[in-house]
Amino acid sequence: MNGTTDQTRHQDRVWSVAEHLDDVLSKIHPLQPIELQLLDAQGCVLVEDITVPLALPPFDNSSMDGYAVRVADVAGATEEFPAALTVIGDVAAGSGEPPAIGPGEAARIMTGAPVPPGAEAVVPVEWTDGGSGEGPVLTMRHATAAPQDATGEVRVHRPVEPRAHIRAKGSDVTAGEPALRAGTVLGPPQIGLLAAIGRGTVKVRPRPRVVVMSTGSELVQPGEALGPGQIHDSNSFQLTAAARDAGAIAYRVGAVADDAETLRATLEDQLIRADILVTSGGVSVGAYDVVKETLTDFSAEEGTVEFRKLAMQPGKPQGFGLIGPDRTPLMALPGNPVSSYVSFELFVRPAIRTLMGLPDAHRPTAQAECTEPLASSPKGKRQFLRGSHDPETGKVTPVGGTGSHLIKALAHANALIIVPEDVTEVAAGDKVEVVLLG
Ligand SMILES: Nc1nc2c(c(=O)[nH]1)N[C@H]1C(S)=C(S)[C@@H](COP(=O)(O)OP(=O)(O)OC[C@H]3O[C@@H](n4cnc5c(N)ncnc54)[C@H](O)[C@@H]3O)O[C@H]1N2
Ligand code: MOO
Repeated sequence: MNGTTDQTRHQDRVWSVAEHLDDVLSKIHPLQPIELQLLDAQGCVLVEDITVPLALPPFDNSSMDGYAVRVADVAGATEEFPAALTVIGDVAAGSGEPPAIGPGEAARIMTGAPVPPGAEAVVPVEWTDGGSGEGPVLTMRHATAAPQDATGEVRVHRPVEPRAHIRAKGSDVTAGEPALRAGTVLGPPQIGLLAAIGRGTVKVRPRPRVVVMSTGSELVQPGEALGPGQIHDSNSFQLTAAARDAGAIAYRVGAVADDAETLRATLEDQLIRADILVTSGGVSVGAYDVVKETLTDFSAEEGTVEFRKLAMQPGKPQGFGLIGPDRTPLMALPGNPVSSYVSFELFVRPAIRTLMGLPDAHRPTAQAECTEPLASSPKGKRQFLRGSHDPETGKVTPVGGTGSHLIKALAHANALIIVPEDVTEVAAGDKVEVVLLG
C-alpha cells in the first residue's frame, strides 16, 4: 500500500462530532496554575484551599448609626421619660482607639465603627433626640454642620437589649476556617471574600490566550468600503467575541490573504502569545484553500495538523493539530460564518474551558418542543439549526434556513437545534434537543 493511498483512505474517513471532540479534548490539558491579582483571576478556577487568616468582622462593630451605651443606663426609657446620657465623643468607622464608656455616658457611633470598651449595645439614632434636646430625630446632623453633637447630652427614648445592633467579631468567619476550596470558580462574591480576608493575589489556572485569525483574500476590515468581490471580515470578530465569552483572553489578528508564505509567517509570529490558535476559512477543497495547504505541508518540527470531514452540517471540514515548539493546539474552522461559529461552540469553547480547568466545559442542552416542521435533514449527518428557544414554554422556533451564510438568522437565535444523524424529518410538535447559547 503506498502513501498516497493511505492518505486518501484517511481523508475518506468521516468523523462523528463526538469522535472529533474526543480527539481534541484528549490532546488538550489544563494550563499550569499561576499567581494572579484578584481581578485578573475573575472567572478562573482556584487551585489552592484558602484559609481565613483573621476573623471577619475583625472586631465587634456597630450595625447602625447611633449611640454606644450601657444597657442599665437606658432601662425603662420612654419618649416621655427619656434617659439622658453624656456624649463623650464620636466613634467613626476606622477609629483606632475609641473612648471607654462609663456609667451615664454614651458615644456617638457610626455603622462599622468599633464598639468602645464599656458599651454593651447600640441605640439607633432614630430612638433618640440626636442631641437636639427636642423629640425623636431621623438622622444625625453632619459633623461639620453641628460639631457640638459629638458632645453634650443625648436623650434615649427606648431601652435596648444587651448586644443589640452589635456585629460580633468572627460572626461572619473565624480565623482558621476554610474560606474557599480548590476548584472554586471565582465570581464576584468569591473575589469579594478574598479581598475581605486580605488576599491580594491567588493561585488559579489562567485564562487561555486565544489568537483568532481569518483567512481569505476577499476580506475587508469593517468600516472600510468594499471593492468588487469583497466582503467584510465578520468571522474574526465573531470568533474573538466567542473566545472572550468562553473565558479566554482573545487576540484578533486581521485577515490574512490566501497566500501560504504570509500565513506561515503570521502563524510563526502569533505562536508566541497563543495557548490556542483558531483560524477560519481555507479548509475546504478549493484551489486557494491556503490553510489546509500550508498546515498539511508542515514539517515534523513544525507540528501536525490533520484535516478531516465530520458527519455534521454545518461544519463539515475541520482541521486540528498541535504546532510549534510548544505543540500549541490549532483549530482550523471552516470559513462559512455559521459553520465557523457552530464549530467554535462545539469544539473550541470546550477546548478553552478545558484549558481553564472549568468543570462545565460544554454549553447546557435542553429538550424542547419544535414549533415548526424542519426541512429534511441529511441522513448520516448531525445537523445544527439555529433556533429561538423560550425557556418559559420549553418551545423552540427555527430561525432562518440551513444555509451556512445566514449571518442575520444566527444573530437572532439563542439556541442550536440538534437533528441527530438518523433523523431526517422533524414535524411540528416533535421534541428536539437544543444547545443553549446563553
Ligand atoms: N466542492 C466543494 N466545495 C465546498 C465543500 C465541499 O465539500 N466540496 N464544502 C463546503 C463547506 S461545507 C464549507 S463549510 C466551506 C468551507 O470552506 P473554507 O473553509 O475553505 O472557507 P472559504 O472558502 O475561505 O470561505 C467559505 C465562505 O465563507 C466566507 N468567509 C470566509 N472567511 C470569512 C470571514 N472571515 N468573514 C466572513 N465570511 C467569510 C467566504 O467568503 C466564503 O463565502 O466550503 C464549501 N465548499
Ligand atoms: O459544513 Mo459547511 O460548514 O456545511 O457550510
